[in-house]
Amino acid sequence: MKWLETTREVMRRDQVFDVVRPAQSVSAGLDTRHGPILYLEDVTVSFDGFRALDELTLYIDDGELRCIIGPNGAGKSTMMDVITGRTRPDHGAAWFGQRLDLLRMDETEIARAGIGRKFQKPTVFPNHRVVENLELAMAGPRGVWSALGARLSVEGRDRIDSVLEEIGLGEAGYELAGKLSHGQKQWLEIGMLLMQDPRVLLVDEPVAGMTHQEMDRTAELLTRLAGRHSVVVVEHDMEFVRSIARQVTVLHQGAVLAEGSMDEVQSDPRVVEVYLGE
Ligand SMILES: Nc1ncnc2c1ncn2[C@@H]1O[C@H](COP(=O)(O)OP(=O)(O)OP(=O)(O)O)[C@@H](O)[C@H]1O
Repeated sequence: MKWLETTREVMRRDQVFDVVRPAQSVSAGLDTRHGPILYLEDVTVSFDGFRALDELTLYIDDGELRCIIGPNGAGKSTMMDVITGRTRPDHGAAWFGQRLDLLRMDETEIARAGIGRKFQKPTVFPNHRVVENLELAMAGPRGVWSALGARLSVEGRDRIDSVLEEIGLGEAGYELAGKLSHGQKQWLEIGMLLMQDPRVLLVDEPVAGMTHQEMDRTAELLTRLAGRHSVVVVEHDMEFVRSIARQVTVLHQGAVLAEGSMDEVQSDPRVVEVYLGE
């Protein structure tokens, strides 16, 4: 019954050959009718036998602002690495909407499909003006070097103007990015992500090193962006998390320890023990 075994092998969803897999098309659109825009199910990532993510199951709703907290080494960055295609899990599932299987997409495809990530350290082009940074971001990774010489369309200009306003850098458009304050650089980088009009923004420790005033403005910005985008913020600063959080997920040892409002998770004895009580 060799043919039967072969047929069974071919029919397994996780082992289907590329040629018989239905093509993944972003143009098919994101299906978020059931609520979530991101689905992580039983995701496990091991490094030399150590489980950085341990059967992690987590859902992010379309348009929500979610804060992810947890002690060092809880798996927060690894979770973002899985979502953005930097790290492949040992097993589990990761879906963008109901139709796009993130585990079958590479980093560029995932970014193009609408998942943008801001790393902790700003990576703007310091020798270019703020508007040029936004222009480069609009061109995407492929057209970066040809973009600067090209003439911008009216829509392109409007888009840059609206993003400049959105990130509060309307007055600083012609400054060199390298001259901006730390907070302004972070907002510019968020603006660069916005130029790609992502559906999901993953933001890693946005307020590290910011002044209180900059933190307040960042809180306003991220809160404003939610709704139009789904925003996932990883942050250690509890005061900041409290100022923006509606729903908080606490990760611990690669899995969800608690989830709920800030008040709920802060009064959860397990969360106090492993994280807040530190
Ligand atoms: N490439 C790697 N090789 C080996 N171990 C890794 C690798 N990446 C992460 N780890 C380990 O996996 C665990 C989870 O790391 P991760 O960076 O995801 O945690 P985190 O919650 O983001 O921590 P932090 O708050 O310190 O940024 C840690 O113990 C880390 O040392």
